[in-house]
Amino acid sequence: MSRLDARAVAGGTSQTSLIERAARSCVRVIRGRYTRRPAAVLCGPGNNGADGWAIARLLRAADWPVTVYTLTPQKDLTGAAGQVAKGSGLTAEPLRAFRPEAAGLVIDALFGAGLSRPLVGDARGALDSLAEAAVPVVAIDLPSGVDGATGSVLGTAARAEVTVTFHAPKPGHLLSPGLGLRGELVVTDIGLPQDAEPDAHWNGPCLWTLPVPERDTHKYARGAVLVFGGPRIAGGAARLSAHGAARIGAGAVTVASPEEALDIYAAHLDAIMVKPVTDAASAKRLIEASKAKALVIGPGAGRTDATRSHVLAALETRVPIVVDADALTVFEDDPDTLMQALHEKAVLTPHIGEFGRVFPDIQGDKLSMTAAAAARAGTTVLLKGADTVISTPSRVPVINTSGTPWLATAGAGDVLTGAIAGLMAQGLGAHDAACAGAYLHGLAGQRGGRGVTADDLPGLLREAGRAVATR
Ligand SMILES: NC(=O)C1=CN([C@@H]2O[C@H](COP(=O)(O)OP(=O)(O)OC[C@H]3O[C@@H](n4cnc5c(N)ncnc54)[C@H](O)[C@@H]3O)[C@@H](O)[C@H]2O)[C@@H](O)CC1
Ligand SMILES: [K+]
Repeated sequence: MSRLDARAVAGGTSQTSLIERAARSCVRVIRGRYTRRPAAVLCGPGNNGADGWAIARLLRAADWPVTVYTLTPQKDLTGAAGQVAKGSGLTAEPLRAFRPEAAGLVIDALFGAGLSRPLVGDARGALDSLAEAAVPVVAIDLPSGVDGATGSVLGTAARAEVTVTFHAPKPGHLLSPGLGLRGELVVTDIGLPQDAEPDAHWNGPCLWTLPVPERDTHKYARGAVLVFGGPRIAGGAARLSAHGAARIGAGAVTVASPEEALDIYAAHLDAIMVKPVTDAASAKRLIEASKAKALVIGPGAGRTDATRSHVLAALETRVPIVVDADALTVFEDDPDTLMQALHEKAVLTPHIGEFGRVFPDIQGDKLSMTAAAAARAGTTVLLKGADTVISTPSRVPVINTSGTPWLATAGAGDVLTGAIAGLMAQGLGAHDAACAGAYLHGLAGQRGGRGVTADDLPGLLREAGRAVATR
């Protein structure tokens, strides 16, 4: 945003006219959603505060009762905030005097993109009391206290009902905890130039295309997937992956089962084939015999030597693969071996616990952590959560927020793993398959809603795919 801002200003647009446009767009959103009521506008010392002053002026002109509360004494304001405050004809109260109960609506314009350190003092006090209150909050650009680059909270932040941001969503709107604090996100156009190289993409169907089979195809050409299954007692996870792969359009899905569990898998599966696997050599033979174009290993696999040797055997074939769950955890004591075996057609799908086991030294915010992991693995890493991040070396990282809290249910991740493999089997590259799989999986969860279970997800995935596909 600072790049675009500078380019706009160099192109002859003044900072104050950008502020005026931003404020007008905020007031349009506010008046479209709330009836006239006493509004408290909390203003900070920078351009976020300048937006606040301009919004206060416009609301007052529309006959709203408005009180401005300023962190910096009005006479000490400098820069755009000083200029806009002066031009507003309004007189502010000190932020210390702010009581949320007295307002019908609070406009949070304390800090936006310029937040650079944790909130303390009056700003912290005001936001803490706001966070406790029941009054609706409209955040300008970001809920103050949320770091726009990472979504983390510096000190404190109050949950907004609506956040109005300018030009494009920022990572802080899409990554937790910012994701949960920003409420409804409204992005308004204030006439800034487009940026060719954003820091991240927000996942959606404009980033990838779902594969469509040829008219004269056959089941193996539609994509064969081989899912490594675990022991008798843990077979559900691999079956969920297998259904996920099939319901996202793979033509032939096989579960590789340990001998002792063959009968259980066979009794539970109809459209999915079941074949025995014993050691690493038999795993390789089965990958070839099943004509697999993508592999799944990890869900319910068991933290065993067999899992470890199957992972390494599978990676040696260089068939596209999703490595998940136990297939990651078995390398906890020796992540280097996994890193060396990985190739660029692999996707790792850890949750944060599994991530810590294979990348124990990588810390920080979710975007940087995932990028560092992808660089080390030399391939796509998908770090799960309400704010899934997908990172691939030399690709712009992608943040996925499709989904619902109802997706936090046992086995949902196994279906995602299968879905990604199903898309790779149909020809998508690792990065696109991870993005499309995560998006459709989230959409499937949304369609399921309250009480959705992992068993429901493959069917819902099919509906989600049909809704997104063009043919
Ligand atoms: N980038 C753009 O193109 C546009 C930006 N606009 C607004 O400008 C905002 C960014 O403005 P600024 O860069 O001035 O940044 P902010 O207004 O977010 O804050 C910067 C000011 O806050 C101080 N500060 C930072 N952290 C603090 C803390 N913890 N405690 C106390 N003081 C702290 C800084 O020293 C600086 O004075 C955006 O969020 C947006 O609201 C809009 O006016 C429209 C156009
Ligand atoms: K703000």
